[in-house]
Amino acid sequence: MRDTDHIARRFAAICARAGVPVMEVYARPFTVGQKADNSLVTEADERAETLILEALARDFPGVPVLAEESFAAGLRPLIDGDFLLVDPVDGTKEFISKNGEFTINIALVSGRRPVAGCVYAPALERIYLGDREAWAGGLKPGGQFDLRALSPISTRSPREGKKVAVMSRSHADDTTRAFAEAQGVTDTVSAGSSLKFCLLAEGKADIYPRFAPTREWDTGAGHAVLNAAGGRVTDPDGRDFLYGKVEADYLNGPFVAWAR
Ligand SMILES: Nc1ncnc2c1ncn2[C@@H]1O[C@H](COP(=O)(O)O)[C@@H](OP(=O)(O)O)[C@H]1O
Ligand SMILES: [Mg+2]
Repeated sequence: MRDTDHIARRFAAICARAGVPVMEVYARPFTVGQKADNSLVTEADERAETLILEALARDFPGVPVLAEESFAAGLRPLIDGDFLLVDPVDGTKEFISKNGEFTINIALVSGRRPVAGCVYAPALERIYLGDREAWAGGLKPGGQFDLRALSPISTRSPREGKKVAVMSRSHADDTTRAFAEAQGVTDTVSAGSSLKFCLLAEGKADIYPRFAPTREWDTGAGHAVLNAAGGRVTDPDGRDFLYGKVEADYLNGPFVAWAR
């Protein structure tokens, strides 16, 4: 697991397959459930997670997996080194409101840092991946993953006097807005789910401050894509943003994603 070359491509092939049950549920009436922490869940989250876990067990035998719905069901993997993060549907609110901005996320954490990740938006038919390099492009749910259909992506340098922040559609609060203002942000764009990291990774925005809570599976894949594209993620004081926070039940603190 040391060599992170091509791991994101294997995640991408799995994400493309997981897009099939997700879009099957998206296209028809579905019921919305509420989990113990009040967050929402649909049949799509559960079916996609089952498919992803089976595929990861085949491709990465023996590597522990921290996955959103299994965690909600009380399953806690024994983490002692490298591990995988799975969010089968990030942006469940976006899924329910049918704006298409939800993603399937898989990441590998090594040395407490995300070293490979894939973010797939099946409704937008767009995929992002990153390990040593970052790539993005079109991919239909169930389609054959082919890197030749993708393009390399990289972050941009902030332009003088024009800094664009990405804000959560459903979780932008006063603290986040004040931080953005202090950073000289002049414009904001919103996006659901881990697509916020991807907007930075493909050079469409400069900063993504996030003070509202997330868990590690929400951020690992997008963080890996952003790192590979030339960006980074820190806490608001500029310190490292690390994974494997067992004692915090994998809850992330506030963070800032930077394009450069
Ligand atoms: N109180 C809370 N604790 C932990 N994570 C939370 C949370 N409220 C929202 N989130 C996370 O924020 C994500 C949505 O972020 P955004 O609104 O920026 O798209 C959700 O992803 P899921 O949709 O996978 O549940 C959820 O995991
Ligand atoms: Mg989720």
